[in-house]
Amino acid sequence: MLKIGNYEFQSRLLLGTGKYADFETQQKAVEVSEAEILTFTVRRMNIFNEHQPNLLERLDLSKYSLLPNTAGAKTAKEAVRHSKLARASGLCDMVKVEVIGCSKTLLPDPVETLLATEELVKEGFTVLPYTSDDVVLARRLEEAGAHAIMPGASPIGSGQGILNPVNLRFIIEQANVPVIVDAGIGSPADAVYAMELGAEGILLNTAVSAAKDPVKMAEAMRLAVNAGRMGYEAGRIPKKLYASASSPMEGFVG
Ligand SMILES: CC(=O)[C@@H](O)[C@H](O)COP(=O)(O)O
Repeated sequence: MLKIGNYEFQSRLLLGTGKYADFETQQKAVEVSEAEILTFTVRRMNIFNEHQPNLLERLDLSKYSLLPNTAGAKTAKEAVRHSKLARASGLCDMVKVEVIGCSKTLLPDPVETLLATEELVKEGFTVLPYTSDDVVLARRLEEAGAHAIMPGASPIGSGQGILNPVNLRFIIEQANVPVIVDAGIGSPADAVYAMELGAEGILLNTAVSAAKDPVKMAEAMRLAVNAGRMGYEAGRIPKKLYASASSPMEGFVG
């Protein structure tokens, strides 16, 4: 079970809702993923106008927890404003803080992310900041009251997978809140890897929405996240330099 603040979820796969070719594919992919948390960009939605078509309108929203993200914000102030808009619409009090500091790499601005997290925690939000895989910053975000830490595996939408497994391990080992790997996951193998490192969940979008068959990929990601978690809980064998026989011969009389 994944616990984020006061919320509990069975699924450890969080899904983005952007970049699907059409509503039908999005709907089917979300369904087979069994994700319970869906993220969407506040700035892209006209959340106060029910007549405005939006990407979430075909989904039965009573089945999901919505995680608005503050994508498009360049400062803490903007991120706080986006979050308040989302909460005022009555959707959810969880928010993914995303304050981008570089338009080419889409890497987060660490200072503004921390400031936004501090402010939103004070305002009573359940706060999930998207961060780089910086170990010290992850600790500072937790100290600021973040309810989960979401380090990127690699740049958003790049599909490069996990670039720095050592940093992710350090972050996971020191964290007392769930670590959810967010962004850059390209394939089910990446998701398994992150979960085997001990991540409590994965947030991904492009790997599913831009796959040749998004629905099949959504299912593959569900299985990968579950397999990775099971593997982590089961405990992998230590790596050894030399062979050790699978059928030991000690005590064998022959
Ligand atoms: C939807 C969302 O929140 C993205 O900004 C997120 O970071 C996913 O990134 P990928 O598209 O690389 O999975």
